[in-house]
Amino acid sequence: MAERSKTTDDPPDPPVVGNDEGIDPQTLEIARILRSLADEITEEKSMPLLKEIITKIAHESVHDRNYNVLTDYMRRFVNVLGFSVQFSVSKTKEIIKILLVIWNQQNVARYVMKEVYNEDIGAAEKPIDPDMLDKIPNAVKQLDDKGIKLFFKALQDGEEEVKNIRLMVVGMFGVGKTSLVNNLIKDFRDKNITPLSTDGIDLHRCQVMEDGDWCLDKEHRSQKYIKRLESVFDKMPVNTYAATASIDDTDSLDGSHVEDKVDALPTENQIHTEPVQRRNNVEQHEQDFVQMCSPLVEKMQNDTNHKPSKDIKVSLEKTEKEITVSVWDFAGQTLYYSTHQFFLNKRSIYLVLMDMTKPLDEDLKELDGSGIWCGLVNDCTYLNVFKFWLNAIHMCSGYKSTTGEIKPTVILVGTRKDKMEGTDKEKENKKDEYFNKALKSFERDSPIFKHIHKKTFLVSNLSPTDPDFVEMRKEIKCLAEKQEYWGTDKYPVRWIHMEHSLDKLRDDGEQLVHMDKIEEVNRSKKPQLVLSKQELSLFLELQHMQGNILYFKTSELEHLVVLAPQWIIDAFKCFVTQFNKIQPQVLKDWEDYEKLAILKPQVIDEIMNNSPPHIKEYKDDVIKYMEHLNVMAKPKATELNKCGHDETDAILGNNDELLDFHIVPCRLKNAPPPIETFTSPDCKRFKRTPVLAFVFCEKFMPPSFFHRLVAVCIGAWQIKKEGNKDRMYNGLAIFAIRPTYTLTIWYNDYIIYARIACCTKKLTSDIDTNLCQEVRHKLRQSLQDFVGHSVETPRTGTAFDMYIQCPSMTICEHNKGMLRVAQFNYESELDCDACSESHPVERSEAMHYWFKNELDLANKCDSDDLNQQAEEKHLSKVARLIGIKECWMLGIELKLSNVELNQMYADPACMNNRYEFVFKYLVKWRNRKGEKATLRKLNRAINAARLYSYVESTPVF
Ligand SMILES: Nc1nc2c(ncn2[C@@H]2O[C@H](COP(=O)(O)OP(=O)(O)OP(=O)(O)O)[C@@H](O)[C@H]2O)c(=O)[nH]1
Repeated sequence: MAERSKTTDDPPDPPVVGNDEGIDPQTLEIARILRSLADEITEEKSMPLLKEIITKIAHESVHDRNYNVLTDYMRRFVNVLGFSVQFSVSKTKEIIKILLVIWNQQNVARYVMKEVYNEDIGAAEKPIDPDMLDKIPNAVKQLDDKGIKLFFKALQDGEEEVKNIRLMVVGMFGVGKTSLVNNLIKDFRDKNITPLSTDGIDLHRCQVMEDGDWCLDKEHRSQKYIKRLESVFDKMPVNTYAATASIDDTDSLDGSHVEDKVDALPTENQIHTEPVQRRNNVEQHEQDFVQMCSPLVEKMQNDTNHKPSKDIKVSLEKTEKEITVSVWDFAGQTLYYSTHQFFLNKRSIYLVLMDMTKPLDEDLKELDGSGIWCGLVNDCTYLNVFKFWLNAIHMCSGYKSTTGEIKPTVILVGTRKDKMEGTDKEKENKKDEYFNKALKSFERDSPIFKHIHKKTFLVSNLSPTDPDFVEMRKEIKCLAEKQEYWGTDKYPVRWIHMEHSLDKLRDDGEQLVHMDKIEEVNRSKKPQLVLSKQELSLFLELQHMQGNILYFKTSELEHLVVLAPQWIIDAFKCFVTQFNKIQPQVLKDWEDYEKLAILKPQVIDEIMNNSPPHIKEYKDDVIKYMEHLNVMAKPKATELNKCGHDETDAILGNNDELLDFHIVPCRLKNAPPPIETFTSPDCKRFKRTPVLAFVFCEKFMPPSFFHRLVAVCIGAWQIKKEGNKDRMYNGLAIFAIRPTYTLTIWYNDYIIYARIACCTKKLTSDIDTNLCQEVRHKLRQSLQDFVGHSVETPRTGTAFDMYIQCPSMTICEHNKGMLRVAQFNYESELDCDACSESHPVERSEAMHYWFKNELDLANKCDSDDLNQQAEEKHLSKVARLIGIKECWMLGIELKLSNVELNQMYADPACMNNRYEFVFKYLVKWRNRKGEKATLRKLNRAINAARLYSYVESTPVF
């Protein structure tokens, strides 16, 4: 078998590779374990899924070595199979180790796949040419190498730029969002629509006309596709029909196949971004493509001609080529805040609206009495709402994204100009003062400022013809044009067909469709246009990333595609909207839902009966999506004493049946009674861990993160009862993770806390540290997943930091006595300044329960002889071993600034090569520190960075 060819981008030494010839006992043992698992595992879906995970990791081990894939599949294993009925804690650990060996040792990967699964995974493929990577949009770069290659293949049939403005309109309810949207969109303005309160999110797709106005897109759609196809034909070379070369996919992909006849080709009409040397190769495809598309264009033109389309044609001529706007009008009501985060992203322009007649320090009045404003249990001012939105935008805008650069995307808009006193000039000044005062509430060096566009607006929505709205549309377009994605996102024209088909399905009223249907549509096309299964999947993934559809690649949901994002919002809306007409027989259960967030099947039925047909019809899928998004979860059923499991081998509840109802955490309204009784159980009666705290950066955490975490815990452990009542409150939840063990999680502002307590009479017994590790892993992983949902390229390690509260504090106080866990890697004790007398806290005291492995690593690091200066070979070793999730954190732990790291990352050599990136900043660190750049320091920083990864780390040196 040919080994992967070495390129200059490869690390100097390959990763640990075992001996290909002899089969060592470890490999044989792994194969044996995997074979025996196949016999042991009886649950229908577990084995195929495990096989899929192993296969994927083995393939990656031998071929692309994309660390993302490893981490994703490891996560999938831990989340879906790990610690489940079939996989006890010890088995889970064993399999995790096996997966790591398969990843690290290509010979093991090959052997296991051949012997256990009868599959020859062969030799490595050629890596992608790094030059080609410059030419693809960021979203595609996040795919694995196979995905990128497929994307290139598809691009060869022609490419087009996508220019879409995602406009998010946010602010308090009643501030004037819907009125403003109506004033921006011609169709609504002409019809003089009176806004109804937005329930969820309203989404309108528009076209930008040449005069800058926005028209609803629907009627232009078929015209749009003709234009898009035509524009590609326009760009094709004159001699396209004189094509000679045939296509060799592999060669043309990596750019190594350079034709020497390129000079003969006309350059004027070339598809302008395509590398010249590929022209001959693609001509045949273009020819086929023209032939394939012509009938389609003809048909569409005929279709359009038969429509009463005179107006459409006229207006189409006026549209500015290819620019579309999707306008998202967000509801201002309390509970919707918990889902809005799913839809905010970096590729958006935001209008943040504030009512100029409401002073910033005025308290909001609860109109619907349902829930909590912005996560603040008691008072909430207009300023809090303003800060909430800017923080939410900041968090969801990929501020930790690869380039790290924040470009202004937020336009501040004051409404109710007509209700303000004074001349226009005075009103303008007041608006400026208002926003300046609001912005001053952020800290001096807050990154939030970078999001704010310098031009702000003051409008009266009652005057739709005011020039302000024309100006605002212009400004929005200008801002969009300055974004890095603008005009660079290129998509294969071939996919236009599929996009068209999706739009057609959507126009036919399909909002949620089964994969079968999409595959059927795909198959019904001319053979040359049919996308392969992988290509179709990739196409859907990218459509998802663009926010056009929702496509979750989980075993539960990958057979479904949400064509209209509004569908998911409508679905969520059903569970948070008040209904007035409830059937008498459901009234009591309804009360449980209202008061305790308990969602019984009959309440679901009632909700569905009150829901629009497009939701009601898909009841089961609605539930699946809500579960997937952690909006709701089914609690565990088994009584504590019926668990029947060895305490040392299973966290209580892993083998339980689920109850037949859900809890919807974001609906929990009751504040906990004196919180200390739960957060700080009496030390005399309970053994308790110190409090573990997840502290979010920039002092902001959307409350939905906590609600979703509660949903994850509900699915994992039994809810603790008090009599027959669940100990679930707004902002605090308690779980019985084992007989006598409770886990309490709660939050305040931007910090989530967790504490395990054990009620035992045995003086000698201590809290099980393995249990603490497992709980911590679950909490941390879930939070990282939530952050990942909303951030384009998450550097999840830095979205929050982990702290331990001073173990001597009898009563837990918010944000007091916080000791940064990573810091214990450098110091054996830290100072607590929260207790009445300042005192040191020892590393072991702080880390013993929650961070056992990390404690051992830190102690080992202190004791080993690691004083020698780090040499190049050491740096190279670290660069090779450090994973994607830890690499940024390592830089930060070595005290390199974010700016420096971003600069180094921006270097093309580093952007797609983690090894180069890490090696480069390690060299910089060593040059800066000189003799002080010791192996000990490096090891400590690695340990600190690895706190955020979920695979237990082992010493590097
Ligand atoms: N006088 C005045 N009234 C306005 C202005 N903007 C909106 N309104 C009125 O305020 C009310 C609420 O406006 P909407 O546009 O529905 O507000 P919203 O922010 O979309 O509200 P939700 O959808 O509930 O979040 C309507 O009666 C509007 O006519 C304005 O600039 N001046």
